This record gives sequence, C-alpha cells and structure tokens, in this order.
Amino acid sequence: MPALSGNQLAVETHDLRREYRARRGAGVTALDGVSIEVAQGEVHGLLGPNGAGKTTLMKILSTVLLPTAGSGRVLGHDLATEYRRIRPLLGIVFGGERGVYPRLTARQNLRYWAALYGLSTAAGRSRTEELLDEFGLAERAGDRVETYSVGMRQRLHLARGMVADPRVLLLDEPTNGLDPLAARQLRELIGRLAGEGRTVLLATHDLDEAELLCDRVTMINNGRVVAAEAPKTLARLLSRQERIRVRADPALLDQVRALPEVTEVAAADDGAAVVSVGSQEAVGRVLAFVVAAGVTEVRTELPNLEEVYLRLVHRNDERSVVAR
Ligand SMILES: Nc1ncnc2c1ncn2[C@@H]1O[C@H](COP(=O)(O)OP(=O)(O)OP(=O)(O)O)[C@@H](O)[C@H]1O
Repeated sequence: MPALSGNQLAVETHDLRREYRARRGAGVTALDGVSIEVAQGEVHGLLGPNGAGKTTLMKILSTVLLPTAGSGRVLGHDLATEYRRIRPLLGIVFGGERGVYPRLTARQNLRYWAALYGLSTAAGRSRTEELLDEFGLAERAGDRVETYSVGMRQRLHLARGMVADPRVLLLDEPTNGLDPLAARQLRELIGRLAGEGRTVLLATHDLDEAELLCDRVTMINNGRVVAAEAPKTLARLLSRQERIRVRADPALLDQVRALPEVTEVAAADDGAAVVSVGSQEAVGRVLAFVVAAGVTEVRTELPNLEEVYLRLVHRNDERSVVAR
C-alpha cells in the first residue's frame, strides 16, 4: 500500500444529492444533502434502515454513479472529474454474486482481477497466492467457486477487493447472509485490513458489527445524515433505554406512568405492559415500586439494538421536522 500522506481526509462529501427519475410518477430522492468526513485510517460505519441511501452513497463514492448535485473527494480527488485517479485507490466489495465468476476457481478469479488491475503476470500470480493465504482460501483455491460456502465466497469477494492493495475499502453489507461464525471470520479479516492503516467505509445495518469494528459511524435515514458519532457515544445513547415487562392492573399502570423515571408504558402482544425507563439506576426504583404494589410477574429486558436504533432514527426524524 502506498504511504499515507498528510492529514488529508480519505473521504469527504458536501451536500450530496441523488435523485432517481421515475418513468412515471414522482422520482425518488435517495440522498438529500449528505455531508460526511472520514479520516485516513478510520473505520467508518454507514448505518441506516433499508432504503436509507447507503448503497447510493457507496456507488457515488466508488465513481460508478454521479450525484445529481453536491460534491465529494476521495483522498483529495474529485469524484466527478478525477474518477480515473480514484479507482486504483479503491477496493470495492458489494454484496451479492456480482464480480466473481462461479465457474472459475478462486485462483483463476484472483489472477483475472490482477490482470484487470494491470499487474504483470508474475506480480498477479504472487499477489494471488498471498491473498489466498491471507483469506483462508488456499486449500480450496483450485476448486470452482460454485462449490464454496457463502462465507468462502464472501472472503473471496474481499480478497478480490484487495488485489490492488487499495488505501480505501468500500464494503457494502459484507456479512449479509452469513452465519455467525462466517460473519465473525469476515469481521476479523476486516479488522486486520483496517489495522494495516487502510480506511474502511462499511455500510451495514448490523449495530453489533458497527460497534465492534468502527471508530465512528454516520447514521443515515431517508437520505439524510441524522448523526455522526463514535460508537461509544452511540452505545451510551443505546444503553439509556431499559425496559421492564410487567403484568399489572390498569390503575397501577397509571401510577407507573406517572413516575418521573418512566418514559413510556406500552402494551405488548401478550397483554403485558412494557415500561421504558430513562436509565439503568431508575430500573431499580421502578422495580421496587411495582413489587411493593404486590406485582409478582415482572422482569427487566434490554430492547434489541435494531429496535433502539430505529427509535433513535425516528427521534431524529421528528427533530429535523421541527428544525425545518
Ligand atoms: N436505480 C434506482 N432507481 C430508482 N430508485 C432507486 C434506485 N436505486 C435506489 N433507489 C431508491 O433510492 C432509495 C435509497 O436506496 P439505497 O439502495 O441507496 O438504500 P440502502 O440504504 O442501501 O438500502 P438497503 O439497505 O435496502 O440496501 C430507496 O428508496 C430506493 O428504492
């Protein structure tokens, strides 16, 4: 990998907009003024629900799609006018089956990509063997890719993205569809590649993955940035939500609702009430209150990460509506 230079940003965008025109009816605004900054060597997560605009942003950054308005740079090069300089600096790993040929072996695939990237035959061969080793594919390197597990295929995708030793890796949902073990192996590989000083931009809707791998995350919703935070900050926001599941009569639930620690009382599908409180310390006080009132069916639970995340996004939606 070429040496890093200066304190230039690896990726920056300013007010990016992207509209998809519809043949009939209204078009879709996939990105609505997105500005992000990613420092060199940073692992940066792009988080957002389906349709948030992550893939559109990744496509623009990989120079295969032009923005409708706004601008962006990769390692100082303009996305619209200097794509020829940007492409050799990028490793692109998008989900799905595109990009590797199932009827070829892993070795043939990687040699083919090395040739496409302009490596000489000898350099391509030695790079291929390095990558096969590094990505745990050496043993099956001579077998057709169509006989590989999903995890192996995805490791091959990542290896393919690494052929030209890129400084910036764009990974779109790389662990999507993998079983937990294969996902963990792939995350370890991504962590290792980042540890070598590369910049990684990782689109995901897996919050555990983002917390594990990313230095910072940008949350996108409806084509807009709703937060750009370090995951620790995000985790603090997340852990603020605690829940108590309780079966109690409506009169007692009214009293619970009136407690200052309680942020919400909602009905669960099974007829119980789900009480949300503002902090972990407050859980004890609310528990003591319901137990003292004679309730015996009570337990605490943490909302799953996805759920809390969606709540955060929703809250940000409301704020941005108010701000407009
Ligand atoms: N080629 C296209 N033509 C029309 N609309 C599109 C096109 N590609 C994406 N969109 C729309 O743009 C919006 C953003 O899509 P995008 O794929 O960027 O989101 P995403 O965050 O990557 O979602 P997912 O997690 O589902 O992949 C969505 O409303 C989507 O339907």
